[in-house]
Amino acid sequence: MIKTDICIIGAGPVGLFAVFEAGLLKMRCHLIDVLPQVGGQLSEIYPHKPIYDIPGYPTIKAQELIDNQLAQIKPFNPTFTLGEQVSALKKQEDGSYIVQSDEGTEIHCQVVVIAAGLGSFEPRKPALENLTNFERKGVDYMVKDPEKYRGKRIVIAGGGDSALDWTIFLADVAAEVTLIHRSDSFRGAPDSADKIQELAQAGRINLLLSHHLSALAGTSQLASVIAVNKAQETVTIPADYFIPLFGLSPKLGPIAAWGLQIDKNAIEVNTFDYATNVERIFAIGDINTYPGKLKLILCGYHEAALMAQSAFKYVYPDQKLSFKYTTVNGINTF
Ligand SMILES: Cc1cc2nc3c(=O)[nH]c(=O)nc-3n(C[C@H](O)[C@H](O)[C@H](O)COP(=O)(O)OP(=O)(O)OC[C@H]3O[C@@H](n4cnc5c(N)ncnc54)[C@H](O)[C@@H]3O)c2cc1C
Repeated sequence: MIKTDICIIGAGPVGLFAVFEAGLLKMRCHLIDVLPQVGGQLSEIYPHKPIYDIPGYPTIKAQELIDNQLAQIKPFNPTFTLGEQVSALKKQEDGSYIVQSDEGTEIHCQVVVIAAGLGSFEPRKPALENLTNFERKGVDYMVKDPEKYRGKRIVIAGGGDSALDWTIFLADVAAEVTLIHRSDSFRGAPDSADKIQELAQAGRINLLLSHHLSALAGTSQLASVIAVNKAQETVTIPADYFIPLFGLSPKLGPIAAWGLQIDKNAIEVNTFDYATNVERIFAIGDINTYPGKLKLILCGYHEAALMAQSAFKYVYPDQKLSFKYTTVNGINTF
């Protein structure tokens, strides 16, 4: 079991900044995120978009902000569980919590901070009749570890950035990569679309444009993906793995069942320290709601700072907290 002071659910910008604010007060943090990488919406939805409303940066690209935040929290040595969804919270007799993931990871902590943004990102699935039969038997909705596909036959479906980026990446890893897209043009970055065409011309990937997914075949394990072109001709592609990358849609997910006061898919908190109605559980960032709430990164940073001051009493019940600036309470001393 992982032991920490604060378990932060969600490694988006607000969860990451909470590590900094907690670290200044000598509280250790473990972050858990259902996505395979940190950065929340910034890394998943708009990594290349410039952001203009972060104080001190006239402009900064979303992924660069996340990279800077990771550098900023490095002195506090946070630990991470990525690619796992928090499914349950178990209250212990002493008031502490065990946070459980869908993969069986358990994290013991004094305080739970929900920084879960829009909720869990869940994959948009193609409408294929027997799709669920092959989940964990050849169908993956996101690439967690590219090494899994080394030397395998992969079929990717989609036309956005994820589908293009992973096709390009896996062309060097997998034995065969086929990209199926229903249209004849891509939604992803033009650079990536050009690279896909180059790989196809060089015979390094199979590119099936204007093809619709039709069916999956196999017995206990996926064996092939079947697609149909505009002329209704069928193509059968032998495959070890099928990875439909049609984007992710946010859902509140298991959080809805934790006894928290919820208003329109957001967790109600007070504006003193962003505590929820359940003791030792705080909610910060896009996931919370209160009068006047703005879903902005900098508002989440503010909430993280106030949350940490209140979380201190649960981690160090015998100590009195006195507020200090970072120059006094310098991070180099941690
Ligand atoms: C296109 C776009 C542009 C934007 N531009 C700006 C801008 O210019 N300036 C600005 O201030 N804001 C902008 N925003 C809003 C900004 O992205 C959000 O305010 C910010 O991402 C909130 O950060 P967060 O850490 O609270 O949540 P998120 O970034 O949503 O991160 C939450 C994380 O929690 C994880 N999670 C959720 N549930 C679970 C669970 N049960 N188990 C494990 N993990 C879980 C998710 O996978 C996710 O990674 C923009 C948003 C979008 C969509």
